[in-house]
Amino acid sequence: MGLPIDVLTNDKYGRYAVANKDLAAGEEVINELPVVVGPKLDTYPLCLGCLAPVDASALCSACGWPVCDAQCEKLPMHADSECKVFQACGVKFTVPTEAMGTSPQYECLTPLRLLLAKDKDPTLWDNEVKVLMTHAEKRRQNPQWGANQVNVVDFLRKKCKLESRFSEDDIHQAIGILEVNGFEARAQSGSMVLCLYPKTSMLAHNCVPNTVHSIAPTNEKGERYRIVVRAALPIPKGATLYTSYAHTLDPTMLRREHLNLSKFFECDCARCADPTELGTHMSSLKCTKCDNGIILASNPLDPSAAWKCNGYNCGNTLRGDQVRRVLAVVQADLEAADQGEGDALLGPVEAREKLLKQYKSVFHPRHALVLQLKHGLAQIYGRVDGYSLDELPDILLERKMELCRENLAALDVVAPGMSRIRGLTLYELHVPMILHARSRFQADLLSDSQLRQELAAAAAVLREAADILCLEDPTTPEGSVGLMARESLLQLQASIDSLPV
Ligand SMILES: C[S@@+](CC[C@H](N)C(=O)[O-])C[C@H]1O[C@@H](n2cnc3c(N)ncnc32)[C@H](O)[C@@H]1O
Repeated sequence: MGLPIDVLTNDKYGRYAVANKDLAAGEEVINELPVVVGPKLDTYPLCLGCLAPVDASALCSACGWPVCDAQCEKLPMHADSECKVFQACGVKFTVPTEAMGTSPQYECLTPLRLLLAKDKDPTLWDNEVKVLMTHAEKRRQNPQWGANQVNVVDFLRKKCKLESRFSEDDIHQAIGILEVNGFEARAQSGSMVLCLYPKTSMLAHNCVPNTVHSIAPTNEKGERYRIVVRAALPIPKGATLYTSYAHTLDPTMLRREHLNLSKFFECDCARCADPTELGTHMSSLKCTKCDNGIILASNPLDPSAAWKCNGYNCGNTLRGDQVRRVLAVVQADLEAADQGEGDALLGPVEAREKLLKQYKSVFHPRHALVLQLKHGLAQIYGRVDGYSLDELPDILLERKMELCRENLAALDVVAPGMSRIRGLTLYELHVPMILHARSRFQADLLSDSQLRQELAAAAAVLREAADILCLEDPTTPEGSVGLMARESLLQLQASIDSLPV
């Protein structure tokens, strides 16, 4: 059966996909295997068979490049691809001096795999791959072009003796196709890897996408890295299908910067163009010079435009570069918190709560970076030492619910419908709702009917989480949360039914 999309072309997007029929929320739109899967450009060594991180102490017996073991060296992803090239030219792998340090030699791998895929399926290459955008002219102006020339083009043509097989342009084209169209996926090991899906690449970007996609490293059928794209919401026939190439929980300035640097276009979607980010305030700062003022970009589509306080008669302004610096400092704090590198005396909950207090005077409570912190906190309340679910007092159950609800209020706008992040946040929310209701019932603070009502509200949240997460492949972590959610829903419903009416 054909796909429910038509590919059109316009001046703004190039080629883009529209629905050729009405699509229901959750309905499948695209389902395809990757043309290529491989390491990202800047990666520490991964096994070339299964893409798990390795220390390069085990090497492929045929080519001398890193694998986990004799089993991985036989996997087709490696054995039928670069292994033969490295065997023929005799180029060996050089172990990076730093443990988990990045390896410039790895930069050639996925472009090489893509170039070799051309020989395996020339028709697919001609019809779907070589026509993908590369933004060669813009990329040529970047310093990265020079690094690509040395680490990939010269390495493959000279060291790997592929001069007669691939021209410089061929190799730069492969790099560009991967950069502009590649999708990141999480390997079984947790490492991020790069995949190319020509049909899915047709989806244009919007910072409020109407599709969702999931990639299972190995799905139930044993297929590797198959992508399934679905409608996140009901989409009428003729509407453009959008995915997001940026992080949902980044503010406009960071999303646009990322899109500009890595996808080479200036996003002007409704979310980017609105200083309040569609009323979510995910970019808004608090004014430090007046009581209730909020500082908003005067033109969010121009990173150098002034930011102005909206308080009556305040007049406080900031330059765009000052705002960018604040974001950089906070991004570094968040990264340190994620790596557990913050205040050594504080646990993960306390460290994040401390940062939230620190940012209170700087950011709107729904600023995207604040929401990133709140999203992380909502996950760890109930999961770390001293804060396991059965020891959370009512006040911390309320805190976990508040954090989830604040995130959901923004996600309902910027990642609406059946998005994975909404599904996971709803799942996170249902547990404290149940525990909080039961704890207050036991303390005689709720009547039978109030308990029933609150448990029914938790069941509604859990049902939505299950509906969303069960769309994920059951072999993925999110898919298995979906199955747990289904199971818990049955139990919760049974316990609601057993309550006196
Ligand atoms: C993955 S490709 C999409 C397919 C591409 N349009 C084609 O014709 O091959 C990504 C590129 O599409 C264009 N594009 C996608 N979404 C866009 C948007 N919202 N605004 C402007 N350009 C966009 C940009 O040139 C971007 O680098």
